[in-house]
Amino acid sequence: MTHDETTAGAVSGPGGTPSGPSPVRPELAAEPGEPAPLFSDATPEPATPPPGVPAVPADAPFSGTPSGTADEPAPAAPAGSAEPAFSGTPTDPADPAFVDVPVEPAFVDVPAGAVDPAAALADATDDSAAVESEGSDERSSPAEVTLPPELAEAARTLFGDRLDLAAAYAELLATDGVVRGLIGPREAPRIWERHLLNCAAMAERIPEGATVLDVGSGAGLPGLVLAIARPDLTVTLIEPLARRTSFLIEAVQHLGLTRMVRVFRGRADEAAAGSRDIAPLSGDIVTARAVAPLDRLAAWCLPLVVPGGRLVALKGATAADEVAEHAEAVTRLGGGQPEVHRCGVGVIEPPATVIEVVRERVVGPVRKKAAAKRSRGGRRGGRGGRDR
Ligand SMILES: C[S@@+](CC[C@H](N)C(=O)[O-])C[C@H]1O[C@@H](n2cnc3c(N)ncnc32)[C@H](O)[C@@H]1O
Repeated sequence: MTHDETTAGAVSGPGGTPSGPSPVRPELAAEPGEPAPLFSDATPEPATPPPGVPAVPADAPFSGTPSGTADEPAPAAPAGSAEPAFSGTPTDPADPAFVDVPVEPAFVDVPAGAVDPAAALADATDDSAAVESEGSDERSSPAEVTLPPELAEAARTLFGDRLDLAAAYAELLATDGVVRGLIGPREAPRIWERHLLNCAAMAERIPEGATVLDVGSGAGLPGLVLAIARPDLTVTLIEPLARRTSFLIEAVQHLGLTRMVRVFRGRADEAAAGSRDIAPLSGDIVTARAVAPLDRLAAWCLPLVVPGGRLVALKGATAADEVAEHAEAVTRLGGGQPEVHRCGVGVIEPPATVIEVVRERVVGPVRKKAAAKRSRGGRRGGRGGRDR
């Protein structure tokens, strides 16, 4: 992965929670000295969508126009000023969460130290499905992303009548995504095989109408693919790195998915914690691919899952080993016994492997005072976490 600026606390796109999830309703304000949340200007959707991309319905609530470049940091907010927390101009001024997705993100406020890029990248384990991001000038020819004939049937099965949309995203990844260093040029010819079909296969593990949070989306994998394959889902892409969220916001706009997909710029723990400005996020299903080993992933993602909901992590061949190694940690974090499932059996070869963890209990952080007391022998037999 290439270097990126990092930020925290930006969301763009729609809210909406079809099956009882928590809507995001950030309000405008910023703590003095805290990273300023972000916004960008919004203007109407382009009148003519690109070829293969469905027109955005007239009632689509979000739209936008670029007001900056991908790498252009947003102006820092004056300390203590009230700053909006989302990209876009709210459609309903009373509800700043529901805002337009800009064609280009603009106000990327980059508070030093909000997220340590080195740490974020170190956190990103590179399993067999990981996309390499290597800043590069190489452009892929769209021909390279043409759906290989031998995968056409699988693609039709997984994307159905949204296949054109998937093709538009594949092309975006292979062109803009490569140019902007979000995906390695060597990935372009295998975008369908390694990325789109694998991610789309996960959809069979997600119930109808679910609210999905995708942690560490990178260039949109698997969250954007799921949104393409499953128009019934409401998807939030959670990603801390500014260049990636810029790409994501543009991709959502380009693909006409602004009604069902939004982008949260920040880390998983920031999304789960919320702030004075942004309500904590939660979803029925939390997805992740190539973000972290299972124990760390569970620590980041389970707090985002509604009780009874699931973490669904796309993993490689080491899934069973990861379960064996981390099952205990996962249960300590409030998860059930992790299970390995294969997706896309009989459709893609090999099938995709996911680890699923049900959030069985809500486990809070260890309280510092109590922990200190225990370490002085003040209390015996205490648990590492408390249930709320
Ligand atoms: C190897 S990339 C994988 C991207 C994408 N999921 C894919 O499969 O192509 C890992 C991503 O996780 C993000 N990430 C790392 N730590 C994170 C955290 N604590 N919360 C949310 N995202 C994180 C990184 O910024 C990076 O985009």
